[in-house]
Amino acid sequence: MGSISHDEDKLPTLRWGIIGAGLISSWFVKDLVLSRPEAQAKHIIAAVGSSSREKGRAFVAEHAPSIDPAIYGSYEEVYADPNVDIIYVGTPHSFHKKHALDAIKAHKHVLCEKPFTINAHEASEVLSAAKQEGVFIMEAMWLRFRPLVAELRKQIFDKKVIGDLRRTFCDFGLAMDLGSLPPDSRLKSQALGAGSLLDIGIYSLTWGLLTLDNKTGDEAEHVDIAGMQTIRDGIDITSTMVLKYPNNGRQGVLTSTLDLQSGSTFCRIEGSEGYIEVSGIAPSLPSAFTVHRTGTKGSETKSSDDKQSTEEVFKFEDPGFGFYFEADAVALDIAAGRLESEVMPHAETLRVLKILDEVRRQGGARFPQDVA
Ligand SMILES: NC(=O)C1=CN([C@@H]2O[C@H](COP(=O)(O)OP(=O)(O)OC[C@H]3O[C@@H](n4cnc5c(N)ncnc54)[C@H](OP(=O)(O)O)[C@@H]3O)[C@@H](O)[C@H]2O)C=CC1
Ligand SMILES: O=C1OC[C@@H](O)[C@H](O)[C@H]1O
Repeated sequence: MGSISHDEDKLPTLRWGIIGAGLISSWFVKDLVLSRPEAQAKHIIAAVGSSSREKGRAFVAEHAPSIDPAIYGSYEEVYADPNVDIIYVGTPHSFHKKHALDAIKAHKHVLCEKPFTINAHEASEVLSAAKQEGVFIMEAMWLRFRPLVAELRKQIFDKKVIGDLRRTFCDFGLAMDLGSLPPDSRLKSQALGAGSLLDIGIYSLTWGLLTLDNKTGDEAEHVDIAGMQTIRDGIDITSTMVLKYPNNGRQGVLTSTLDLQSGSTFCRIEGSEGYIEVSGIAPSLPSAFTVHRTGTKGSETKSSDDKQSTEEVFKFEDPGFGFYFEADAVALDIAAGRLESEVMPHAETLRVLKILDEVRRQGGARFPQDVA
């Protein structure tokens, strides 16, 4: 773990070691090499580790031809590279625990793709190891770092634009032709953690958690959970979670499926004085939300002359995908000596996995990693 510079005129610099030259790593490196006037940090892709050097070379040539990282034919060489400060784990879910633990053992910081691990038991093990080693670790739930999410939460919790919150609906559906994929595809193989819930249902859950409670992690309110799953060939094709906050009666109906494509307006947040619709390419890539205010209907607090319905659109045109928001936040945390993120703290990662565990316990999807 190298030292990271941060002074008045200089942005903090973070040197990344990428492991796994697959789809998500390609998106991540493309975003990190983008030139951005608003950048909060300088990101250097110092190393790429892949199952073969050839694959690593082809990955860099295709996705980041302007850079010249060390390219390794193993992950171990990335962990051992003294020019790497932080490991980005971009491998399938079932490897997150091992790869994060290996990186921690080498005293590297870690940004690990979602879901952090297969279940909460694995997550506790990884988080304890990071704490013991004194390294930063975070689940790469990039959605939480988007300015759109910060603005949306400001509107609903600070400005209370839709009054008292009542319900959130969110659906993430991908029409996957699973039959056409090889059995060892991460989207199909139970051993690799496949299924809609951990891959995309985690975003629907995140939208629910972010919009029904303004607190996170240990400070968040207790929530009751109901889960239903449709299992095919050992993996959940469709999952539905219902969250209920016993203190205020708020509910979230949060769904995922690999059978159908969800629409571009994938989330609806309802309150006593209106509703908000969130849209974009997918729940992982929101680009706008619209606040529909229905005036005083259902509210006991507004005066009777304030009954006009209004509509306000908030648009966010971020370059690239938007992974740099989480990457900048990580760089700032590490430069400040923090070992966890306030936006995605360890306790929130654990809470999310405990909810997903409970949905699977009720719904039936199991993984070899689950303890009885
Ligand atoms: N934040 C986001 O928007 C997204 C996050 N993800 C997350 O990223 C992770 C990886 O997903 P994705 O990039 O789509 O997966 P891919 O299958 O495209 O890539 C995963 C890479 O992991 C490495 N790997 C190591 N062991 C195995 C193995 N046994 N089988 C397959 N791959 C292996 C391979 O890299 P190599 O051969 O180079 O070592 C492979 O290319 C998942 O956990 C997923 O949830 C995925 C997509 C979007
Ligand atoms: O995180 C993700 O978001 C986009 C999906 O296409 C992908 O399967 C998933 O891992």
